[in-house]
Amino acid sequence: MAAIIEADGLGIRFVRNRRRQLRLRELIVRRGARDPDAGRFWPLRDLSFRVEPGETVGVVGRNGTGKSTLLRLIAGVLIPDEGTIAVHGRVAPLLELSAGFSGDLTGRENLYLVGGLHGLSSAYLRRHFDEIVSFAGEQVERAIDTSVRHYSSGMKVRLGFAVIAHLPHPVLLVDEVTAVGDAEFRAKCYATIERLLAEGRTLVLVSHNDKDLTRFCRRGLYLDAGRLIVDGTIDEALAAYADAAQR
Ligand SMILES: Nc1ncnc2c1ncn2[C@@H]1O[C@H](COP(=O)(O)OP(=O)(O)OP(=O)(O)O)[C@@H](O)[C@H]1O
Repeated sequence: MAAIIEADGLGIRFVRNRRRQLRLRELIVRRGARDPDAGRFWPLRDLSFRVEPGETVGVVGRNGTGKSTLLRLIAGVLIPDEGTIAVHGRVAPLLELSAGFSGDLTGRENLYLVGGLHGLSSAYLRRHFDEIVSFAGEQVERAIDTSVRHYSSGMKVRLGFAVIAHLPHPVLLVDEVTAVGDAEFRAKCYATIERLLAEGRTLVLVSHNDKDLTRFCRRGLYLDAGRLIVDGTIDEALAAYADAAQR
């Protein structure tokens, strides 16, 4: 079967402390010129893997080991410095859920704006408008013509989730299902992800919660220090991660 996500020798380089003040020594020795490699590091390097359509993949590893960076590379928000990442299909990023919202616009206007940014037509959004807003919950429904500046952070996340959960895109990227919202919202997130997976979507989930990972994912990638250490079942990836943590 043709892969839907394909990473080949994937790597990206960041700059630590971009806004670091020049030290006095640097000012004198280099007359203010910065060393072009200063603070550069590879949060991810030499990653190669393939994901088939309909696969559910959990990404595990310690804090700061490159998991969210990998999701952002798959989403196309970051561009690799080495290797390639190819995604054959559009991506629904359940990542920064209120990203793209403009505080000056109402909930209604933001729904059209963000839906449009993700490639949905205004006809599609008009047709699904009531469904999306009701999915976001009663509070958002009542405030749909109020500017988003007056929304609580939970309301923004709910509206963002409602829009992105309605994308028909085949690839679903999720960073920590349990990280946002109240208990009722989390239950809704779980039910939605289950419904989307039953439709045969492909999932890449980053999480520190073993229960979420084993509930949603069959396959697991274990990353350490930006390298892919295990590409196997989710149980194998979790076992390798637990082993490394005990050492
Ligand atoms: N825009 C950026 N510029 C510079 N460094 C960054 C940037 N984004 C992330 N980093 C650094 O890159 C490394 C990988 O970060 P990333 O968020 O991918 O880790 P993670 O595995 O998702 O961590 P966590 O489990 O804590 O969410 C970390 O050292 C982080 O501090």
